Amino acid sequence: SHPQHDQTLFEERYLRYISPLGKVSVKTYYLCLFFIRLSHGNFGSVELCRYDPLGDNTGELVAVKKLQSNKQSNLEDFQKEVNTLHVLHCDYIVKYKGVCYSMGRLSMSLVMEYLPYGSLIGYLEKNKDNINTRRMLLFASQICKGMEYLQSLRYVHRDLAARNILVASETLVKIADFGLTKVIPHNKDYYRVTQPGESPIFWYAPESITESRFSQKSDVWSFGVVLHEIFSYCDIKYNPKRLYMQEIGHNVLGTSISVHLANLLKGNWRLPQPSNCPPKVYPLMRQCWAHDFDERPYFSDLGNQIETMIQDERE
Ligand SMILES: CCc1cc(O)ccc1-c1ccc2c(C(=O)Nc3ccc(C)nc3)n[nH]c2c1
Repeated sequence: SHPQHDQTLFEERYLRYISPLGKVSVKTYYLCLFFIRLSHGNFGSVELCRYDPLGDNTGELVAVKKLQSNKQSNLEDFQKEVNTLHVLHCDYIVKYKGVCYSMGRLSMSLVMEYLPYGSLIGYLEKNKDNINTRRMLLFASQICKGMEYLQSLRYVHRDLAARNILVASETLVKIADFGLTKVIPHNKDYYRVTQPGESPIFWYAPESITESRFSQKSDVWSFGVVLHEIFSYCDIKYNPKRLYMQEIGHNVLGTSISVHLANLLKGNWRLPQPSNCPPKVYPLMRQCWAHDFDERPYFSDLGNQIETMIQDERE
């Protein structure tokens, strides 16, 4: 019989460029190409394309990230990201569709499911007037489920932030951007990062800032920051980086920001309760921000607490 046609290979000649999209995590390019500090979300360059083998515009829309570089290390990192994505099958994680190898030029592209509403940041800001607490709690519970799934595969995301949550519909969000995802070795319950590179320290747990130690519990800390972003409607005025820098003071010279941040967290300062945050939600954030990672809840606990809050909202 025919070998199963590899569904994950997209032919470049049928991949029709439509427009630029949000931006994919620059970190997935491991900063080798160029620094792009973009508006919201630090995505690199993602394009909206239509895969249209029949040439009649009936093909599906896809999100494509080009990796233009023949640097061996980049190709390895790209392959690592593809291998990470290939095994992920969950309703709350952006679906991997495949790769496209452009003949001749040593360029490869990653083909992902296209989510029409973009990142949570743009979506919440734009729709803040008609998004109620229940919908925000629904999004939070979906992120919890996606993270529970990732953890069941011993993955640590390491870049959980509202900019990396994509909106599939008015009632569905998905976790995206697996450029920093690592698998925890079986004999340990954390991953220690070696390569430097740019870090989203304002979403990092204390042990990640000071010891580069990442675990399921450090992702829980970041989830607490995502909750803060959601219940601040991702308003740029209450962006975690801005709130921390206001507290640290902008004129800190010499010692690195991460030292000041680590001391602030050690001294038990935490992001303040967002203005119209429901009274039960802020304690949830504080649970995620326990300095001792053993005291932080698991995503399954968080998911249950959030489901209960959704029920209470319904009554
Ligand atoms: C292919 C890069 C990638 C790599 C990875 O590892 C995980 C996810 C993605 C990714 C990144 C962005 C998107 C998008 C989008 O940006 N959609 C949109 C829609 C509307 C607007 C306004 N902006 C934006 N859709 N699917 C996407 C998948």
